[in-house]
Amino acid sequence: MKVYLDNNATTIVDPHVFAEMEPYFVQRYGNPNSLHLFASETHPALKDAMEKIYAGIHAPKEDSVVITSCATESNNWVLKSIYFEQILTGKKNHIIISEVEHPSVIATAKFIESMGCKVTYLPINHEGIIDAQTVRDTITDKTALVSVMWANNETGAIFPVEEIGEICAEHNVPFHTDAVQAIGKLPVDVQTFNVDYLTFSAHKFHGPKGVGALYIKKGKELIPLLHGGSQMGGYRSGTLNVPGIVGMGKAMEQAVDSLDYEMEDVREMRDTFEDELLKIEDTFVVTPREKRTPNTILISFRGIEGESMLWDLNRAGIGASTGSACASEDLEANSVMEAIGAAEDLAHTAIRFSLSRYTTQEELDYTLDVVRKAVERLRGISSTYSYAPEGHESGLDAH
Ligand SMILES: Cc1ncc(COP(=O)(O)O)c(CN[C@@H](CS)C(=O)O)c1O
Repeated sequence: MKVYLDNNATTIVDPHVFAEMEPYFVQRYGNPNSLHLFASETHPALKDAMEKIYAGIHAPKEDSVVITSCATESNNWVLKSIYFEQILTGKKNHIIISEVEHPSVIATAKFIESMGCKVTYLPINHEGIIDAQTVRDTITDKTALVSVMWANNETGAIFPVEEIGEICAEHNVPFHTDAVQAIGKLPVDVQTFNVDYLTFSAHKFHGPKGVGALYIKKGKELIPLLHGGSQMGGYRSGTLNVPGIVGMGKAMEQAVDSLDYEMEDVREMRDTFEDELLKIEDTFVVTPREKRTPNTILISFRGIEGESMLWDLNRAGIGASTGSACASEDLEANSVMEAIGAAEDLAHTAIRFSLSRYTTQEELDYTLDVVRKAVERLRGISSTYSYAPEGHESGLDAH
């Protein structure tokens, strides 16, 4: 049996999405910017897809949604544009991000930090969540940008973007949120709170890899990251990825249509699965489930290296992760577990299960059986593990 439980890393392309994309690979394959019928026959689909994408985040027509290659590009673009326009010119000298942003934000922040920008890395609290007050405490009249993700990819923790948006508006500081883990899991409406830039990526909500986007509020224009053929109104050069945009549009439409299922049925499956996992001795989940996206569990099995657990899961045909896919190669502790101050023997034991609307109860039942056997096997061969009752020095409440 093969079970895919790593949907925060990437998702299967929805069959309806693939069907909508296929003609733009093999029939209507023209370059939209050419001046002939092979180009013009792609335009209706592009227009329709953009309308679906705008509708999916409730973006008004006067605002911009620029197609990029991925969320990593979108995140780089925001921070580097702000750097060129605000920091390099000396108008401002500071940006604020959270310490658990995706590497595409953190690494870019560190890059511009090396170029002279001051960066505040907001800490997360014991529940793995950003306290909006920390934004208010650190924002100044020299702050050029606040960038805080909507939901964390490792824990699923939902951050207070509405409150942070208000603080940014009070101080007239642009606010960017990386909404990659929110689209398709939470209602996203850029008109219900103050947000100037919003990042998303199609392959996180059953669209194709290689296509992302950046929402840009009118009046908050950025300088281009990529110059060239002046596509996207000069905002982002490069031949349009027609099948990718068509796919993202259909995926966005499907994500909105499936949101109730995601927030109710997927959540219920996740909660039941998590309840069963927490019946295993010495297991810990950081963020309370009501403060998480409906599909994510980051659970620690004390005394078991995350990679060892992944190996047992993989042998049984189950795909999960120890945290974000980007960090999977190194044997470092889970960054979020470290950030909340989890003891060493916990920080290396986290496993991320992330469900989707395609996950079945049968798959979760099978996974639970495999996890129970893996825990017994791995703790049985451990030379250090011994069960710690309530109040273990990890500081997390044992279950
Ligand atoms: C919050 C957030 N922001 C940006 C990205 C990058 O998306 P791309 O379209 O692949 O560039 C991701 C992708 N997170 C994957 C791969 S590292 C994970 O396993 O958690 C993300 O979760």
